[in-house]
Amino acid sequence: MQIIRDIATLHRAIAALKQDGKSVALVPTMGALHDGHLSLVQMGRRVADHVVVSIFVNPTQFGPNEDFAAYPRHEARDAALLVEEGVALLWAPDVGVMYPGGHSTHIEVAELGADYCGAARPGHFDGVATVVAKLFNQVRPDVAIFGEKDWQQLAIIRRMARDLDFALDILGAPIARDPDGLALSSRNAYLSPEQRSAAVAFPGALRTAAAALANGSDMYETLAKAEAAIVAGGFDSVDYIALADADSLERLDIFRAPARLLAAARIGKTRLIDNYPVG
Ligand SMILES: Nc1ncnc2c1ncn2[C@@H]1O[C@H](COP(=O)(O)OP(=O)(O)OP(=O)(O)O)[C@@H](O)[C@H]1O
Ligand SMILES: CC(C)(CO)[C@@H](O)C(=O)[O-]
Ligand code: BAL
Repeated sequence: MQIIRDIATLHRAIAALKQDGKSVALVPTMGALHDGHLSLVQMGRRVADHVVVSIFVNPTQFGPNEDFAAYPRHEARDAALLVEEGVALLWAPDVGVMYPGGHSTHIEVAELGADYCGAARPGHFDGVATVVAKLFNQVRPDVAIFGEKDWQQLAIIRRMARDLDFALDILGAPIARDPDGLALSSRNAYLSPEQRSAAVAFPGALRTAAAALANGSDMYETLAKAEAAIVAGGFDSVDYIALADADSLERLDIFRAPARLLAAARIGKTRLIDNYPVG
């Protein structure tokens, strides 16, 4: 596996991979890889001839008081995992390569980025959309793969690719979970053993609420009950819990398919997100 850190070498390596009409799948990540990321890589291997993974902890998607500095970075371990998965190329630019001095363009997916995580993290999705557009232009993949764990992010990237005519397919991969139901996330590493035990309340409450909503339970009551269960389980607060149209992300007052229950909650200094299909 080649580890590449500059654009000129990347372009030469991608051209070599694409020889003889071979296809390339891109899996963008921020590193600290877990089985969720590896499931995206495995999907890439099924749908394309070569898989390119990017690892870039993107400063522009973190707010001033968020965890950019503390975000886990384990490149050597990540690289070893990717070699085992048969990844062709690891694209791991420094911040100065991604954003050379004078960088001043950004992408805002206005309609989908304002609510949910966008409300709690102003500017976050502009940072995501901009870096993902840059990654698409840098790697020029035939397909790019993102996790359904970040449901709003996936919807925003699909809309951006459509709006800006990126000629590639976007695939969503199912959420990989620990056996107790907690969605795998690099940020789970922040949890103390006690917090990790308590965290099971989050997917548990969402699963229960998703089933109740699909069975016609009252929206307000069901969401309030789920929020109370998450806090009773040991979380400090619930940022949001909402039923949304699965594609437009419009908030729903009454269940109609296809819908997705979206939520974010805080335990100590850690903010976790998750979502479940409804119906
Ligand atoms: N449990 C999971 N199942 C499926 N995909 C996942 C999972 N966790 C992350 N991904 C996907 O991996 C890609 C890279 O995500 P990222 O590197 O931010 O990892 P993360 O574990 O989500 O970290 P964070 O703690 O920042 O949320 C994204 O497309 C994300 O949706
Ligand atoms: C898509 C992404 C790699 C962009 O920095 C990031 O938001 C992530 O890891 O989900
Ligand atoms: N997985 C989304 C990246 C972030 O939280 O910044």
